[in-house]
Amino acid sequence: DPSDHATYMRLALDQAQESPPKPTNYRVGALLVDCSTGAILNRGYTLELEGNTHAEQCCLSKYASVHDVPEETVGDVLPANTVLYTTMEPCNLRLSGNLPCVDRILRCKTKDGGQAIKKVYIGVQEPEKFVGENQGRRKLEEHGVEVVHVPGFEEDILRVATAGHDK
Ligand SMILES: Nc1nc(=O)c(N)c(NC[C@H](O)[C@H](O)[C@H](O)COP(=O)(O)O)[nH]1
Ligand SMILES: [Zn+2]
Repeated sequence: DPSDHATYMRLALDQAQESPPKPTNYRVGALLVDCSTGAILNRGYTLELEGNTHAEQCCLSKYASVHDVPEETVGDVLPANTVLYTTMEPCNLRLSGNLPCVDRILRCKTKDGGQAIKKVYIGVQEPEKFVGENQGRRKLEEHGVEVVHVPGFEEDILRVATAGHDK
């Protein structure tokens, strides 16, 4: 129910606060949740793992490591009803050229070839500062992944996300 979504989004925002500020990205936090049980499977934040990493990428990569599989096949070990909470809409294009998180999410397939991540809950859409209008939400929906906006955290999320940007 909605109060659970707010709880998880607040925890994702707590993650975003851990991210080292940088002028060329956003500080984002993410949570992987098994919505059958409500269990938090993993959590992550921008730049948590070495390299130019995104929060959603860190969630998937860390979960894969815990289960001794490469991130590419983490869908094989995700519970059937996995959802992702992320303070900001997953990227569909990165100025660095690194693999966008939408592609990382969509390649998570169950054994029968379906999407392992069923829903993505977002706190805000991506502002148009770096890559213009982010097509991430539309691409996820086109592939059968539901994207749900969790309202109420927009101001806090954007303040945290842009902390490293020139005022
Ligand atoms: N959803 C999301 N999670 C993140 O952890 C993060 N940093 C962004 N940020 C989106 C922004 O568009 C990209 O950060 C820039 O396009 C620069 O690209 P790099 O991050 O250097 O690959 N978006
Ligand atoms: Zn990303």
